[in-house]
Amino acid sequence: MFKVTVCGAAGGIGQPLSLLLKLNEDITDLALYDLVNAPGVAADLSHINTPSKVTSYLGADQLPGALMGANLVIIPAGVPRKPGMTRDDLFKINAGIIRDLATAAATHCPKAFMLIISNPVNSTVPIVAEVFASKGVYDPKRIFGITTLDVVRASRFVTDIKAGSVNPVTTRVPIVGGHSGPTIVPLLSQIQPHQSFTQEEIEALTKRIQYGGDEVVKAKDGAGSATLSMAQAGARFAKAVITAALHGATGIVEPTFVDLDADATNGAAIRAEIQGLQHFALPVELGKDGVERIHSIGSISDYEKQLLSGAVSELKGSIQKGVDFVRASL
Ligand SMILES: NC(=O)C1=CN([C@@H]2O[C@H](COP(=O)(O)OP(=O)(O)OC[C@H]3O[C@@H](n4cnc5c(N)ncnc54)[C@H](O)[C@@H]3O)[C@@H](O)[C@H]2O)C=CC1
Ligand SMILES: O=C([O-])CC(=O)C(=O)O
Repeated sequence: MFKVTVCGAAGGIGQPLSLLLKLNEDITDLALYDLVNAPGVAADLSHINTPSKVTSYLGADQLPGALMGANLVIIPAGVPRKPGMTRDDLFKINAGIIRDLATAAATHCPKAFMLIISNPVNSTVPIVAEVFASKGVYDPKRIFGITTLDVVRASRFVTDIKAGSVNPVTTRVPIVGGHSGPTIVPLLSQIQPHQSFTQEEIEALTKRIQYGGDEVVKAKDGAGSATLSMAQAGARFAKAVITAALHGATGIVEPTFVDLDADATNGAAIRAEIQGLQHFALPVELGKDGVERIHSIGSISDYEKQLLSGAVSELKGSIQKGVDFVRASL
């Protein structure tokens, strides 16, 4: 049995994400929760001939039923950006939505893996952590900010400039930091398989990866931000967590924004390198209880060191903003 609950399942990300989760045969129960349209999305998906049973939950009164018994909760609920906005501009609406969903999850499924998509991820993940801590059920190994879209984009954008010589499916660029412009730090010096770039290529690629979200916001021209690529990235990350948890598979590594206390062995040394930040995105090895091991930053170029220092100063404020928001409302 493996129950997955999608909060915000009728939205731009929620619908294609729920479709991709319906195709994951490890999932036995797929619970779709939203304030609108959840029954229609669930009825539609329930006709697909894969093992999971699809159920729908509409409105706050039905949230406990959606969460009860969930092994994994994935959250794309909240508002997306319009042109001219930063992800942080979404805080004033999305912070309260995430706090309330986290409060319900801490009550009804405190041991579930919590996968957070809603922006600003650099603040919403600390919000979930703080809510779980305030309820006495916090396990840092089980709460993740999804930064997979940055990794997905990086693999694709490298292919765009190295046409013919790079496979976008197998190319991997570790991305560390957070999920907003300057906090997104691609480590092109650690790309696998190895590739050489000119400094000009490195700077252009870095900028494109950092502002990939803006490309989509601009092209959608007021109709929202990335939804389809995000759904694919979210389903990929959920599959990694589920596969590691259910099948004890080892060696599954994905970058994700986590609390460094999740790794009792490496966490403290990593924190010392990033001015003591509590949360940071790094490649994480997944296991049956969630975070198994957080990889250290490793050796990086001078240019990457410079990017990292900018990311750390911005992240400090975003993380604290999330923590303060929860503490102020307790
Ligand atoms: N982590 C990442 O890489 C990415 C994050 N995002 C973020 O994902 C979020 C969702 O984006 P979209 O799906 O495009 O937005 P959307 O507006 O299309 O869908 C959001 C859904 O959330 C629902 N919702 C709102 N309040 C809710 C609540 N209290 N409980 C349950 N459901 C609620 C809405 O009814 C709607 O169906 C945004 O914050 C966006 O910035 C988007 C792309 C990438
Ligand atoms: O750009 C946005 O607002 C949505 C997002 O996080 C992304 O596409 O990376």
